[in-house]
Amino acid sequence: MSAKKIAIIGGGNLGSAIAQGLVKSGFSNPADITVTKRNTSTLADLKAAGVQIETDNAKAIRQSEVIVVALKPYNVREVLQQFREELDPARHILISVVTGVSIADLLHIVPDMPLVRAMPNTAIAIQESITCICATNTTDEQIRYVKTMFDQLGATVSIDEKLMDAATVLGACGIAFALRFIRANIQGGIEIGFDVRTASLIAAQTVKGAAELLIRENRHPEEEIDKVTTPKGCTIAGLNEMEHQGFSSSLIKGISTSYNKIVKG
Ligand SMILES: NC(=O)C1=CN([C@@H]2O[C@H](COP(=O)(O)OP(=O)(O)OC[C@H]3O[C@@H](n4cnc5c(N)ncnc54)[C@H](OP(=O)(O)O)[C@@H]3O)[C@@H](O)[C@H]2O)C=CC1
Ligand SMILES: O=C(O)[C@@H]1CCC=N1
Repeated sequence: MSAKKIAIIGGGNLGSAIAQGLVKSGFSNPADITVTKRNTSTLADLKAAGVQIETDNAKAIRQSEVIVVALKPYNVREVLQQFREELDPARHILISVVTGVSIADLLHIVPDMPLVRAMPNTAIAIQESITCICATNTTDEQIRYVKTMFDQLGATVSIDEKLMDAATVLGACGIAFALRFIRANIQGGIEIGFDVRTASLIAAQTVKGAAELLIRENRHPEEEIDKVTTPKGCTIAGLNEMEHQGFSSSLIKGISTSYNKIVKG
């Protein structure tokens, strides 16, 4: 269990998910986590779990060593300005999970801070995130700490900062893309005879199995697809029809559009 106290500034969708993961994994004692937001009524479950809930960012920072900033990209600069005097480079590590705000932008507001940019996804709530990280001004011990923390909450990969926007699309937006794929499978499953609960279970477990084949066995997707596509069979018939309708192309175009939205605004 971590001895460090953690403040999560911005307890929205991602900030709350991080707090849930930290509690569930046992990485932190719930009382050592403080989550802030202005309207705290949405944080009742975390409060019931023993997490400290605050509206006062400065107070949360004063009582913590690790500061996770999970604010919206458009208000992070303004809010950071409000509490920057509380941040002490000798005491605090700042971890930003904010999309599209660079290390240089952040250091402009809080110079000299040990700073990590991290890009997790909402599966962090159940310790199944992939979290991409890059850092500056950090000691080896600080980086080890941050990596250990995110490893407890799924898997971690260290990347160059120039890939952080791409990581946002593939890993963080990717949860929504994968869920929409599963939802379409459920809709198809209902059309061919299943009730929604059974279709959901079959669709979700099938996607989990496909992902585990890649993760555990380190295989290429097409190698596994070849094992399913019986010649003249139903899989290749369905798969080819999906491709005629632009299946892979639509996903690649969607990924590219998401990326351009971050980079070009
Ligand atoms: N959602 C996701 O899957 C992912 C999100 N991200 C990034 O993480 C960041 C947060 O995203 P997300 O959680 O979805 O957004 P949310 O809007 O859900 O969370 C942001 C939270 O910040 C709070 N907030 C606003 N102003 C303040 C303030 N002055 N002090 C404290 N808290 C404040 C808001 O609550 P209130 O209004 O009550 O103060 C809100 O709940 C974004 O930069 C996003 O791009 C990155 C990866 C994945
Ligand atoms: O949609 C967004 O902008 C944020 C970033 C990644 C996931 N959600």
